Amino acid sequence: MLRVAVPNKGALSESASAMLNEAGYRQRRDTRELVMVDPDNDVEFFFLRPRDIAVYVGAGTLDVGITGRDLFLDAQVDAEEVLSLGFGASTFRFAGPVGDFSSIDQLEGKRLATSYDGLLRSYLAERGINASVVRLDGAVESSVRLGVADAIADVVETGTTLRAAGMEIFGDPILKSEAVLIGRPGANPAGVDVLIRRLRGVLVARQYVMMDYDVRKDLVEQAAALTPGLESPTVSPLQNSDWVAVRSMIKKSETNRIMDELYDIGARAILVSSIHACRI
Ligand SMILES: Nc1ncnc2c1ncn2[C@@H]1O[C@H](COP(=O)(O)OP(=O)(O)OP(=O)(O)O)[C@@H](O)[C@H]1O
Ligand SMILES: O=P(O)(O)OC[C@H]1O[C@H](OP(=O)(O)OP(=O)(O)O)[C@H](O)[C@@H]1O
Ligand SMILES: [Mg+2]
Repeated sequence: MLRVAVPNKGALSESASAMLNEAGYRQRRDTRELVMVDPDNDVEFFFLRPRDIAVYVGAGTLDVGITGRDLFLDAQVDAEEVLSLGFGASTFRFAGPVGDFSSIDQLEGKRLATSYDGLLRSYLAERGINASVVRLDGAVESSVRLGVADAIADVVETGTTLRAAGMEIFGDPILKSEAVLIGRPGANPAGVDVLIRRLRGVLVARQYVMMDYDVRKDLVEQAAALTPGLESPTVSPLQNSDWVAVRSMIKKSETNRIMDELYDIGARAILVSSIHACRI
């Protein structure tokens, strides 16, 4: 039975369960359930703290798990990213009191508070910056005001928490994070290929739409160049032999631009529909 770790609380928990559910797996009904078997799919789900998930997968006691890229890299375990899952996006950044810092060179000799000390120490070491790292469990934004640090390195999503604490970001992002599926390098446990294919299907269904339109036969090459699809668009004959119908998958985010450009070259009856599920 495939053993899968899923965040039990926090920023990634709901979206991770929703994605697995959309991929056809049973998910827990009660947030207090810690283990759940999905007998139809031969998968066992373990609901764990996202920070601990990398530890279990790294130790090989669980086959794969969903966690944040930042938490995974911070844990420094023997595992690898298998698939990016397209939710839980955040950046990991330096921040300091407004006006105090403008570049990371100014961090030399300073005290830096963070909950991600593994990640921060490797970043500083790679750049030869000597700063002392103060490891805190959370609410890191308060550490400077309370006198235990000069600056922080923390997760920033909207920036609201930083602003409220009178701080601002500086320097380039240390890391761009999102939820990822992690596994053991070289391992291929039974059922993992199906899990990955299903999750990819959910990603595609979320990111793509199906576009249909009619276009004059002599314009089909021009139109198809705008909608190349994943392999190649489907072109079908119409009753009126001067026209054809075209069907192709396109990125949801590009829908309106493509519709406008198709219309401009003469395509008509342009229809967009969502993809409920797919295997690519
Ligand atoms: N607004 C956000 N706040 C915190 N984490 C976020 C946010 N958006 C995305 N994430 C991601 O969620 C993960 C952190 O999850 P979570 O907040 O559950 O962990 P935690 O901070 O260790 O736990 P807790 O806050 O419950 O003590 C990281 O991968 C982080 O990048
Ligand atoms: O940029 P924002 O949208 O404000 O989000 C970022 C904040 O959210 C997280 O805190 P969380 O709620 O997980 O609390 P914690 O610091 O105790 O982990 C993170 O550590 C930041 O403090
Ligand atoms: Mg948190």
